[in-house]
Amino acid sequence: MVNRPDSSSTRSDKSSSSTRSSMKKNNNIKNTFVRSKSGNDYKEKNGTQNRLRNASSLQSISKASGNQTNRGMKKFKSNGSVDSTDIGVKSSGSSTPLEDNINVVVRVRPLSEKEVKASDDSIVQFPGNGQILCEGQNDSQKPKLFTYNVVFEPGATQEDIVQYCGIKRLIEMAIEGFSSTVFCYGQTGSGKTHTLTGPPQLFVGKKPDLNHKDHGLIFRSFFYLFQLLQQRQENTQFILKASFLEIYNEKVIDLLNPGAARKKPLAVRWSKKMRGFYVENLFLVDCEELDDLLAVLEEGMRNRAVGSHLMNDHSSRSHTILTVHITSEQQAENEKSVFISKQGKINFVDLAGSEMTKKTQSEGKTLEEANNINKSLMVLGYCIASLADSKKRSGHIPYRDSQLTKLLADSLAGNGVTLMIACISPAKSNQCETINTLRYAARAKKIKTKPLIIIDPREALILSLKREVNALKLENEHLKSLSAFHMSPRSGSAQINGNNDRSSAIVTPKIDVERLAELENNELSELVKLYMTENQSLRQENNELYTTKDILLRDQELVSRENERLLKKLEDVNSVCCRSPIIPARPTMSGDVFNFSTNSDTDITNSNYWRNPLNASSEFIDGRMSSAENKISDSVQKEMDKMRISDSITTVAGSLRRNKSFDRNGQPITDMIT
Ligand SMILES: Nc1ncnc2c1ncn2[C@@H]1O[C@H](COP(=O)(O)OP(=O)(O)OP(=O)(O)O)[C@@H](O)[C@H]1O
Repeated sequence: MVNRPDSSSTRSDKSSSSTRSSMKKNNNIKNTFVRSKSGNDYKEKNGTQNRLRNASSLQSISKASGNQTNRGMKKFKSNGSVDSTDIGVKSSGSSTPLEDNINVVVRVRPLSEKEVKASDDSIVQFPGNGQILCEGQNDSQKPKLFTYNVVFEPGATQEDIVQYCGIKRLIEMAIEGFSSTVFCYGQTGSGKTHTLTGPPQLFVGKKPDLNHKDHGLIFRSFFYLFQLLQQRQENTQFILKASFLEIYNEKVIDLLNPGAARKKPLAVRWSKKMRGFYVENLFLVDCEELDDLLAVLEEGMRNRAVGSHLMNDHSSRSHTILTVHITSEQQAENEKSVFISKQGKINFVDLAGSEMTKKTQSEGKTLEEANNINKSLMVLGYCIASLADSKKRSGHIPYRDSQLTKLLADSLAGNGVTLMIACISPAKSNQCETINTLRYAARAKKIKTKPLIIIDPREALILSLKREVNALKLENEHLKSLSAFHMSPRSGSAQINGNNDRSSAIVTPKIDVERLAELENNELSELVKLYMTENQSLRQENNELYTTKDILLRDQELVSRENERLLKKLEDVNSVCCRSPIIPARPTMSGDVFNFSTNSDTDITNSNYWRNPLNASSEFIDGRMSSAENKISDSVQKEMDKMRISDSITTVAGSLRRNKSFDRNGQPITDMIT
């Protein structure tokens, strides 16, 4: 009934048991389906029974599937995250988006009574591995083989579709913040509406049977969605809103508010901010309970345009898009006080069927509808063909040529995850359309999309600013400690204190970030401004600290140069003193001095060394050389040397001016100090 590629891999017991257990857990979810938004109130008490039935049908499918692969099944890990070995739709996460192909499955409807009566035989075969073999149109043509993610044979039930087509994965991704789309494509009467919603008769009458086996993918997806929300509600808050529209003769009509919209169709506009098309003034219904979503489905189904022609008594004459917007608010991983809100959505698109007007014998209104349907499907076909061609992909894609392609643009080539269900008839009389659909689907399978999570840009900005502020604060601390290290105690303290004063002057935003999600637009803007101001202030302060650091390094450089200069001067003075009988020779800072002082054989009182009674430098020299414990740091020592030497020189010069000096030979010295 269901065949997919990779038939060698079998469905794991682990995954089936985890799915069963997740279903068991959800027996406790709220089961009273009370119509709150539309006219027909009803209650359903045996929702539990319904879910148990789902569980048992899942088991029977796993047996029936035998050794077939389970690529269409979503698998939960124990932590509730999603196993990405699924149908090839990979969750990219917000940081590393991955490109992936659109997933395409094919559903073959059973031969209708009419076709059986007319001995209109089946022309398709199912070799397995997601393949479908279609007979050639005449004897000379070879059969054509196509491969897809999954092929559903005519015996597949509505429950099989929901289990294996990959919709569960799309729902999970929508909850995680991705934009997901499932659309049904195929000729008129091929089973698109049957697959998505079930027969329209299900929604007629006052008390729809919730347990009906024919309920389609949308109905079953809503149950699954609520199961997941129930599981995840502990640490995340969800807000659900739904809209339902149809595109009828290129006009967009709100199916939840059809009266007003029929008079004036809604406009499709481009949003610069979201970089996508949207429908202006579309009615969005808050859906707190499962029955609210079901009510939206019923209301829309009742209001959509349906007509009849030779090939389908209940033919959809419009394309419909039912969208469930899922906003989630979750605590940020590393920032417990911040809540991140993500906005995911899932679109269910039921396309009107392509039709050969000759075959359907459409005329008048039905003909006009058919022409519009075919035109918009043709544009969709162009878009798909261009997107599937790697050379044309970066060129112009004619999304703007129809309302349908404008609204599907994001799903086909944007940041979403897309699933296409191609519906075909097995009958020989539809062979041409069947091959067209299979080709169309094969082309769509080549399209790659890049799923991305959409986070509220303002909240993302606040989060990144907050992170930046923290990083700047750390940098600030580091710079301050560096400055303190480089500064001399006296000059440094003044500057550091100065900086501290500035820091304390910064007004940190006093906003309760836990309330972030509840804040109004202007409050959020205010918060962004405050963070930006703090950020700016920290940057400024850090720049100043960098400047201070540079100044300190330059000062240090100057001081060491000055020391060098002084040492040189000292040596010069020393050499002069050696020649003078009245000025004691000053030792240099070289090793010779130390050798001189420590050498016991050397007598410092020898006749060549004369102590000048006018200054105390000899004591200083002695003290300096003899007491290692009292040794002062070199820089301070040099500074003191400098002062003493200049004192000593001044004194000597004064004494020379007062008393005439004489050289060793008894000649007066007059030009010694100039
Ligand atoms: N898998 C199926 N099992 C049983 N009946 C089916 C199946 N698929 C389609 N049918 C029946 O075939 C008929 C046509 O199906 P449906 O209206 O869903 O086609 P459609 O592709 O939506 O057509 P249109 O494009 O004209 O709206 C309906 O009577 C429907 O109940």
